[in-house]
Amino acid sequence: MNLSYLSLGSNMGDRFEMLRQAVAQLVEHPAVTVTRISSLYETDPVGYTDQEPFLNMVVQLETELTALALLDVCQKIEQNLNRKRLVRWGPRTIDLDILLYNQDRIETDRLTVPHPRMNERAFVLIPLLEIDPGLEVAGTIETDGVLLWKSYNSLAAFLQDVH
Ligand SMILES: Nc1ncnc2c1ncn2[C@@H]1O[C@H](COP(=O)(O)OP(=O)(O)OP(=O)(O)O)[C@@H](O)[C@H]1O
Ligand SMILES: Nc1nc2c(c(=O)[nH]1)N=C(CO)CN2
Repeated sequence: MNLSYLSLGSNMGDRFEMLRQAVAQLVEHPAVTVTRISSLYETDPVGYTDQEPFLNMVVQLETELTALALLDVCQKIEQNLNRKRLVRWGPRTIDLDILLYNQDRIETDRLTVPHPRMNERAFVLIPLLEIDPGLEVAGTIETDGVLLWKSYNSLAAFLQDVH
């Protein structure tokens, strides 16, 4: 079994609903078990800053899938939730990135793991360390604005919440 962490973000439409549906689709996937979810964080946009604030979260999962097959699952969920890629680092209904996959280092055209920009992103590191405080991450956390938004005591409570 493989242990992986995904970063999820949304800054278009009903951001909460996008995250909830993305996590629900991971939960429903037969080869994926979602084992932990972070709080939801409302964050200032990083990179391309002239856009709406994001809601970000991180999930931990176990899977039989290879990292590339997991990327396929993430991209399918993005398509299901009507993701349109217009501007690099620009607005999106939903973004799912693979942060870590076991301790593996992967460098292919489609996939780089650990995610090459994760250590610069407080919107990734803060929820990641919330769900796994013992995780060793190198580098500095930049001071992009992060505001605690809402936390859940269980995955079921998150999936059942009526927004
Ligand atoms: N660890 C990874 N997780 C998700 N996608 C990745 C990863 N490494 C490489 N990619 C590739 O990155 C491509 C572009 O992804 P995307 O458009 O989501 O980038 P972005 O979210 O705008 O920027 P960033 O990569 O900085 O988060 C994807 O098509 C995918 O093949
Ligand atoms: N706050 C925040 N900023 C971003 C995000 C994101 O998820 N949250 N995703 C980006 C593209 O990967 C670019 N900038």
